Amino acid sequence: MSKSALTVQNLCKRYGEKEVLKGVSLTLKEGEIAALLGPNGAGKTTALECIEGLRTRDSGRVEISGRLGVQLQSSSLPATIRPQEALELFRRWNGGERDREAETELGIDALGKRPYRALSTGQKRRLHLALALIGRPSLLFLDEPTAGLDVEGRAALHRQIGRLKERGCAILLASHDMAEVERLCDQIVLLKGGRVAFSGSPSELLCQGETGAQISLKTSIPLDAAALHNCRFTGEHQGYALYRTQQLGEGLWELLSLARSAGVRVEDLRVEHQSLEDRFLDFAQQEETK
Ligand SMILES: Nc1ncnc2c1ncn2[C@@H]1O[C@H](COP(=O)(O)OP(=O)(O)OP(=O)(O)O)[C@@H](O)[C@H]1O
Repeated sequence: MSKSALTVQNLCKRYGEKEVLKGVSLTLKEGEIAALLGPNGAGKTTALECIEGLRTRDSGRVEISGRLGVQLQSSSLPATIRPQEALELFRRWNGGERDREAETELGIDALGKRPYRALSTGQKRRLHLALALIGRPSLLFLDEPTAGLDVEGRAALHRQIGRLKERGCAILLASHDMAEVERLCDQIVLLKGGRVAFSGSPSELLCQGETGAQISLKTSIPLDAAALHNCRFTGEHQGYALYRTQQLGEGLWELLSLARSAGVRVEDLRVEHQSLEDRFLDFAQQEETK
């Protein structure tokens, strides 16, 4: 069985009167990638930085096994330092080896001798990730790692994350990019109102609660929506009637039976399931209406 890389129990943090974290718990095993999600201001950065030890927590327990690497949401280096100098400096401070393969993959060599102030936002983020990988950490924290990266930078980072996972590195990342989360992560921890509102795999989040599907149907003449029990007519779009159903099989059967019995020709039919982003928005909206 894989070993635990991170255990967080009952993490609490307040800023003055504002209680931001009200008992957040999570665990991460080696080789596992988890996403910390939540709307703006949910406390993701606060949680990450309390776990990293960069902010003091009010209470709670944090256990980290092995070496920790961190890429902060925003960080800076001296304006005139060059990428290779920064990497050497951090290597000497940290006492570990540089990850040359990752540096090549992240395009650090191509940055040449440009000073830090002349790097673009995306180039700075790549450099900060290379710095976080010095000493081959067994646990890595990434706060919105692909923010500001171009398509190639994003793909390179995803390849890196896959490579790190393969060698057993556990990764906790905060992200707003649902496609990235769905593609990379084994686990989602969703923060809402200072607590963990959901913890599980992306597919478990998709199946939780009212999932449902949308059926788009194009017919020769409109169907009588009043006759439906398993589908709800929600409107029209580009010549298609739109229906929502919680029971896809029953809903489809009902629509097609109705069309046949009314002598209506079905010209096209499409089914769309809820996306991870839809599920995330459901959680975020529940928070707003509280
Ligand atoms: N140093 C601070 N002092 C007071 N309040 C703070 C401080 N840092 C954060 N907050 C507040 O705590 C809450 C959580 O902030 P945090 O940055 O952790 O959220 P987040 O989920 O990372 O947000 P985002 O998605 O926008 O990055 C916010 O309401 C924020 O205004």
